[in-house]
Amino acid sequence: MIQDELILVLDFGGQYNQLIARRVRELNVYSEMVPYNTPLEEIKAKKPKGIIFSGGPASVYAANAPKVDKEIFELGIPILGICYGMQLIAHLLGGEVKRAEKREYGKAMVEVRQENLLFKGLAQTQQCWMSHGDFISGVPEGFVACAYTEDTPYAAFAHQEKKLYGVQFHPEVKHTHYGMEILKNFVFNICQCHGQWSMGSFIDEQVERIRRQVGDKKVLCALSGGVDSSVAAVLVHKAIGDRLTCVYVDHGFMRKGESEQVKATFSGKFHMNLVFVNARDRFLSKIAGISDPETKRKIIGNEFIRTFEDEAKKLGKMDFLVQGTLYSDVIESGTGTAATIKSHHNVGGLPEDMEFQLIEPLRLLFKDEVRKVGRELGLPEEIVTRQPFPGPGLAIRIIGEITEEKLNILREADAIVLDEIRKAGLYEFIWQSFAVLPSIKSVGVMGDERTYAYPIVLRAVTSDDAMTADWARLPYELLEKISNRIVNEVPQVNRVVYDITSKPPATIEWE
Ligand SMILES: Nc1ncnc2c1ncn2[C@@H]1O[C@H](COP(=O)(O)OP(=O)(O)OP(=O)(O)O)[C@@H](O)[C@H]1O
Ligand SMILES: O=c1[nH]c(=O)c2[nH+]cn([C@@H]3O[C@H](COP(=O)(O)O)[C@@H](O)[C@H]3O)c2[nH]1
Ligand SMILES: NC(=O)CC[C@H](N)C(=O)O
Ligand SMILES: [Mg+2]
Repeated sequence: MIQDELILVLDFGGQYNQLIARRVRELNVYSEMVPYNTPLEEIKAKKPKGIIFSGGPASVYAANAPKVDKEIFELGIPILGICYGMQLIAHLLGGEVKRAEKREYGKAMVEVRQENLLFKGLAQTQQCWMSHGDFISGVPEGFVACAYTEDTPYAAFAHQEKKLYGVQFHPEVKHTHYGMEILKNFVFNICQCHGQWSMGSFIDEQVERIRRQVGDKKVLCALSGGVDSSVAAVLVHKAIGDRLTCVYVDHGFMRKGESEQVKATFSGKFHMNLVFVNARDRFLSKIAGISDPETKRKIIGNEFIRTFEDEAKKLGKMDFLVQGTLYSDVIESGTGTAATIKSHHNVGGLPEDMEFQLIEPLRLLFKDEVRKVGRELGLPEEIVTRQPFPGPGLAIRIIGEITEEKLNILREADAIVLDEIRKAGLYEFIWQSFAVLPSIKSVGVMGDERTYAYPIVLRAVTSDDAMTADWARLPYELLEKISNRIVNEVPQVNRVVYDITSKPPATIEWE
């Protein structure tokens, strides 16, 4: 077993919980998140060196609050509770948690009153990020208070002999100045990890796991030419070689010249079995007349799988399907504890009667981690730095009903956006830049004549992992150039607007 050191995160349900696991991985210790109600036997079998209870929206004193088996505290494994996780430790071991009169959201200054292993070597006063409405008003027996804020008497506590720790603030977010150091102290000083894990060992471990899972069977890979599926394909190819066949589906919602470009890149550089499917008619006929975003996503997710099944039949029996699914796709599609923001076609959009077993080696990672894996695997920079493009493609960038006419308009406008962003040398610095076509028209005047035509929305955002994003501060000259070119070169467009909303509250895509 290569991942011999594991920090297990128990998920009590917040949008950003997975950040905890990735911060631990940044410390070169493998970490993964599992649901809070994972049976104790399963937890023990994973032999974690430490366990972290995440934050969550519930209140521990509520009737159906998520809980854990109290026996977990007797395993001798160090535990760190964060926010809800800390409150849960207090509640289960006989402390007291109450609704606070003054809730704490955002920045707070924490005073460390007792230096212990968790705060070892850190400043006495530290900026932390808080997000809670409940507070611990009494600690369980044997626990000592280690830190406080103006409004919270127990901003951190510890039971050193039992190796149980809790922090009311969030060490996983960047705004907590010593967050990484606190996690470092927990992982290395308290859990005694050594930190030998790396993306390289992740690759070895996944290769081994895929070999075991697949045996001598054959595998299909959904390859879009994007970063995630390219990395997944190379990883699986490393594991099982020619028993892998990659299938690229042109559903008619691809960008201008995209299919030709993917063909050129992949047929040349990759020595893998590759099949290109022209499925434009079947997708277009299924999507005709549909305007609800979630319905579109589900239809597309469904049709992708039906297309892969048809290809699999031609190639002989295929039991497995590889997808480049990432953690952000999973969490946005909704989990037991987190809300559905949108159903990603490859997760929430899958049909219930799908027979493939999924292989998703990147399912626990974020995009920037996947890029690291890609570089480690030797993928060309041109693929590793590609801006993401959603599987449903232009279908979720045409707001409302999709027609061939609208697809053509959007394709042309989008090509101009990308062309200008590239020429400005900004492509690699921007997370995504693209055009959106809303199904509305407005009045304009061109060549002394009245026009009544579509607007194009320009969207460009910066981000590390798609969980949060900010609108890119593009130079005015560039905005002007893009606007001029779109209005002059794309018939049926007479206006260009720039979307200046961050995520949250908006999302990156419009549907
Ligand atoms: N046109 C396509 N043909 C085949 N498979 C696809 C296609 N589009 C998406 N997929 C599958 O769906 C998965 C999710 O799509 P997604 O866009 O998130 O990832 P990607 O295209 O691999 O990478 P990127 O995020 O860089 O675009 C892909 O990893 C791939 O397995
Ligand atoms: O493969 C995909 N299938 C989908 O159904 C899907 N929806 C959104 N995205 C991409 O995910 C990231 C986050 O998008 P949002 O901020 O719009 O939710 C952004 O990078 C989006 O482009 C998708 N990718
Ligand atoms: N972020 C959290 O974990 C919040 C915990 C709990 N729901 C509170 O409001 O105090
Ligand atoms: Mg993609």
